[in-house]
Order: sequence, then structure tokens, then C-alpha cells
Amino acid sequence: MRRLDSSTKGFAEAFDVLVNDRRETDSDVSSIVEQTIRNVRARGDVTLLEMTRRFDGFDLNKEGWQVDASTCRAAFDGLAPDLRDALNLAAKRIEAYHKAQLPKDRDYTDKAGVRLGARWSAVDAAGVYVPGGRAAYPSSVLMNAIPAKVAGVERLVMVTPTPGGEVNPTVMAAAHLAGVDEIWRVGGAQAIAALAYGTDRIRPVDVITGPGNAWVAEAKRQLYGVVGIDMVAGPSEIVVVADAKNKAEWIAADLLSQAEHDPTSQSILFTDNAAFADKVALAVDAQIAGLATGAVAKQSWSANGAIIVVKNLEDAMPLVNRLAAEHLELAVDDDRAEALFDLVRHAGSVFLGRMTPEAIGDYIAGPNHVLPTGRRARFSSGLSVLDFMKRTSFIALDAQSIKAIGPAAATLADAEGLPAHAASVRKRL
Ligand SMILES: NC(=O)c1ccc[n+]([C@@H]2O[C@H](COP(=O)([O-])OP(=O)(O)OC[C@H]3O[C@@H](n4cnc5c(N)ncnc54)[C@H](O)[C@@H]3O)[C@@H](O)[C@H]2O)c1
Ligand SMILES: N[C@H](CO)Cc1c[nH]c[nH+]1
Ligand SMILES: [Zn+2]
Repeated sequence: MRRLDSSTKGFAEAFDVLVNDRRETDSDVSSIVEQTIRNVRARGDVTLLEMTRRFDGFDLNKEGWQVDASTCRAAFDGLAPDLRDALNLAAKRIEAYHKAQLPKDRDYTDKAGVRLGARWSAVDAAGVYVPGGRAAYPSSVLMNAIPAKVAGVERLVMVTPTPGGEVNPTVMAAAHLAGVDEIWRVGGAQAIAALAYGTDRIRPVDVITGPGNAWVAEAKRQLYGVVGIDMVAGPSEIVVVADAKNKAEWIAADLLSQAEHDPTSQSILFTDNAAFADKVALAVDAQIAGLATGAVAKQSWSANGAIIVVKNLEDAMPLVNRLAAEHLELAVDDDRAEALFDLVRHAGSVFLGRMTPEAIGDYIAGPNHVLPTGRRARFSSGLSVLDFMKRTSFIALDAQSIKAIGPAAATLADAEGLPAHAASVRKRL
């Protein structure tokens, strides 16, 4: 863990290093992914078979390539009642939040008599990546699949690794609940490439969404253009802005909640009190020791964690904006949280006040937990129904309205030296 103090010499340089640290996209990852994509294009299912054997440790031909609908239904029926209730509640809240995102078509006639507008429609087929290497993510099934179904996607394909050949029943139960149509037991960059280009077994999709580790995120980035993607959602991150009125144990748990995802995850605390910073650092170490995920959390905290002491929390906000973190907690009194929130320009999702831990957003609040990482909240947003939709504009003229705006079009075509364009308008005037 790095400990920085904004009042010391050399802070600006040390903070630059933190901001510019590209911890998930070293050249190694990107060249491995390039090669994987090439292999999937050339050898399709054979590459999937080999890579699944190598990374997930089982034989797709023996254990099955897909999980069928009846297995998912049985998994749902077999859930413990409290888990089923929790999944149902999460699904309802996610659905309600995302239904409200549905865009409206436009259709109107302007003053020149020209009819204009746009219609929204869903993509035909979407692929959702559900991570499954280190942990199973039923919550990510809901977060990806429900917005796709709300958008009206007809063919919804899920890919997820099943390490050791173990199919996670809660993931499959969530797929049943969310209405996933096809499930393939492949993961990593190879699964993304299969969805983008298709293989003999897997038909290609139009859009791929979902989070994943560095290889998955890089594959989506490289395949953008062949398919649509939501954004680059890689290893999890959290920035917590906290004053000394917090309980150090709560803040330590919040930092660890994202550190436990992946050794390349990042957790950063800003505080205006050095003694509180010490307490949180001790609490993190104490809690790591008791976590089943302690080994991963420790790697993440040691390599990428930071505690930054600032003069006051308002001064921290420009620094917070430069980090553009996936998650930002403002753990201060409610009115101060609002004031700090007004200073936030770049963050994937913001958690306001002391009683709003980020983990609530991971599971149950309603907004999507698939969010941009790696400083990409500067230019992209969390997953929404719009990622599964596209907008088609339309224009309708009649004999009157073409007279109103046609001559200007022909003049512009002349100026561009495109006579066929000009003629196609003038012939109608
Ligand atoms: N940003 C978000 O919205 C969000 C949400 C949930 C999870 N996450 C992140 O998703 C990630 C999940 O990662 P995971 O590893 O548990 O599961 P994963 O499914 O993303 O990755 C597992 C796959 O990675 C591939 N892989 C593993 N080691 C490899 C190597 N050395 N070379 C090439 N490929 C390799 C394998 O094919 C394996 O099946 C975490 O980083 C977590 O932080 C992000
Ligand atoms: N924090 C992750 C997004 O970075 C989402 C998640 C799912 N389950 C637990 N957490
Ligand atoms: Zn999480």
C-alpha cells in the first residue's frame, strides 16, 4: 500500500504515478489477447476446447459445451429460500431501474414541413460475459441480462467459465430468472472472440457486454468495431473519501470489498486525518487475515492500494476526478456528501453518505454494477439498456418541403464537387 500526503514535497509526482499506472493493460496482456483472437478466428471451437482445458481444467467435449434451460430451472427451484428471495428482490430492483432508462422515439414535422425523427430498436443478438475465474457472479448475470431483456433483445447468449468443470448453480439460477437463451461454458478472451466472430457451434452476436479480468476486458477493447461493446469493465476499483468521524473498521471493509475481487483491483482512501489513516491501515491488515479471499485482497492492497492524507476533503476532489474511479464512496455526513458530490466530475457510480457501502450497489440497489474501470469513467458510463439498442433516424419530405430545403442541399453538393448529389435533389425541385 502506498501512503501519500498531499502536503509533502514530491506529492504531485507520486500522485501522477498512481494515476498513470496502467495496472491491467500491460503489453503482455494485449499481445496474448491478439494471438487468442487470431487463433479463435482460424481454428474456432478447437481453440475454445484447448484453452478451456488449459485455463479452466476440463474437457468441453466430455462435460458439455452448454448448460441447458432445464438445468437452470432446476437450479432456481433448488435454491435456499433466502437466496431465492434475495435474487428475486435484486432482479425486481434492477428491472425497475433499467425500465426507466428506455428511450422514447421521436417523430415530428418542423417549420419547413419536413418530417423528422428517430426510432429505437434492440440489437438482434447480445452476448453477456459473466466472470467466473476466481469467484462466481450471479449478480453479474442479472446486471447484464435484465437490461438486455428490457431493451427487447431476442437472442441473449451468456458465456461464463466453469473452472474445474463445476457449474455454479446460483449463476444458472440467475440465468433462468433473467431469461438467458443460451449458455456456453467458455471464458476469457477466447469466449469474447467466439461471440464476436462466431465458431461452428456458437453463432456470433451484435453486442458484447459485461465485466471480466484483464484478458476479457482487453479482448472486448480489441474487438470493438467487429461487435459493439458496452465499455471496458475490468478489475474492480474503489475510491473512498472519508473523514475521521467514520468507524475505521467500516472503511477498511469497504476498501477490501473491491480488493478481494482481483490481485489487480485497486482501493484508495482519501482522508483529512492522519491518525484515522493509521487506524484504517491497521484495520485493513487485521481484516485481511480473517478473509477467505485474503490472499487476493492482500496482493491487491499491497500492489495497488493507497491511503492519501489531504488538508481537507474538498481539496481531494480534483484528485478524485483525475482517478475517475469505477466506484466512489463519500463517507461523510449527508449534507457534506451532497456538497462533495457537486464537485465530482468523473466516477462510474457514487455512493453517498456513511450508510451507503459500495457493496449495496454491487447487488441490490438497482443501478448497474458493470462500470468503466481504468480511469475510463472520464468518457464512458455504466451499462444501461441503451447499450443493447441503437437509434435509426428518418426523414420524410413532400413536394412542398423539398422546395424549402432542397436548393441549399444542391448548393452544398456543388461546393463539395459532387454533381450526382446535386442532380438527385434538383431533379425533384
Ligand atoms: N467492472 C465491473 O463492472 C466488474 C464486475 C464484476 C467483476 N469484475 C471483475 O471481473 C474480474 C473477474 O475475473 P476472474 O479472473 O475471476 O474471472 P474471468 O471470468 O474474468 O476470467 C477467467 C478466465 O480468464 C482467462 N485467464 C486466466 N488466466 C489467464 C492467463 N494467464 N492468460 C490468458 N487468459 C487467462 C481464462 O480463460 C479464465 O477462464 C475481476 O477482475 C473483477 O474485479 C468487474
Ligand atoms: N464490484 C463488482 C464491480 O466492480 C461487482 C460485483 C459483483 N459481485 C460483487 N461485486
Ligand atoms: Zn464487488
